[in-house]
Amino acid sequence: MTCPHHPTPDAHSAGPMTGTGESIVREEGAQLDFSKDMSYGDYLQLDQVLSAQHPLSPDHNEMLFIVQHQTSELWMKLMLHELQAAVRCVHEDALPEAFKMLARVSRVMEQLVHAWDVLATMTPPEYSAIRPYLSNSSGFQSWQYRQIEFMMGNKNAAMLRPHAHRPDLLAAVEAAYRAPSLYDEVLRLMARRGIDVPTSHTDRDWTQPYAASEAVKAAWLQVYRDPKAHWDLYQMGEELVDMEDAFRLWRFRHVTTVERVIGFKRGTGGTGGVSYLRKMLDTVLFPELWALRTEL
Ligand code: HEM
Ligand SMILES: N[C@@H](CC(=O)c1ccccc1NC=O)C(=O)O
Repeated sequence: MTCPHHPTPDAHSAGPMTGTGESIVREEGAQLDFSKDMSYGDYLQLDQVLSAQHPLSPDHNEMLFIVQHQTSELWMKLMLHELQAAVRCVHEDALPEAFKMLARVSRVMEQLVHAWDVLATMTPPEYSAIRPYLSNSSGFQSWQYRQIEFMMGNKNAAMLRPHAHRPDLLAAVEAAYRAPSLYDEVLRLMARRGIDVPTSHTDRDWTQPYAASEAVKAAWLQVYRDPKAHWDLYQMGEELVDMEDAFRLWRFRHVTTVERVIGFKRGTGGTGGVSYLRKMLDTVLFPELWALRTEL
């Protein structure tokens, strides 16, 4: 292994392992023979996971870029798993279970917010060495990300198009597009509880982007003005705000990292780049939950 920045290798040798390592392992009784037992790597299918990093460029920093995206996709997989279950729980009026899952989604989102610190160690010249190899690929085409956006209510039919060439993926993204979002399900639950939510918001064409409503704000105000009477709905409101808060931070770190790394270049996905991502910062997922705060 040579240092990528100093191609001449340093002559150095590592001595044999000494000390108490051997005896500690023996005394502790750690299992050492996995010829017949399932091991850590077997259980986690690490052969598959760890053989999926294939840099296309000769550049040292591409491994960071790949690992950053692959780990993000794994966390998104968990978010989707939790969100889908949470939507089912809300649908079945099982709120404590949903809270547990939504709290986890927020923590994962926070994890992804902090993950930007790692990627931000990549400088513009470092990224420029990789970028030509990315061709027209872009995070814009992340089907898991798009499902998360749709489940959060940010519906947009145009975002289905990048998946048209993969019917299996299109079906998954389209299912999220056609289904009620988490927020839609929460509003339906509020209506079932006797809170006055208009039918325009409990029974509608779910493919349409969510439209903020004064009547829905009034419904949430009922909850927030008397939390004790509607404790679990109140808690749900705050779980949703927590999630959106973390999502906003993620969007902000993304656009800031992008500006820092590529400036105002167009994106490989075909958008204006930073200008597009800045527009996305205006997204409000649960508008009434933010609007009501002015009135409390
Ligand atoms: C140096 C690193 C990065 C750069 C320069 C970058 C750049 C961009 C740009 C310019 C876009 C707009 C679409 C386009 O035209 O390409 C975009 C979208 C996107 N990127 Fe990144 N990105 C980076 C890292 C990441 C990472 C680590 C993730 C995590 C998975 C990510 C996920 C996404 C997603 C999901 C979109 C779509 C956003 C939306 O439609 O609202 N990006 N990125
Ligand atoms: N859109 C980025 C490319 C990019 O970031 C990217 C490319 C392939 C796989 C993931 C990516 N990350 C997020 O957009 C760019 O314009 O440089």
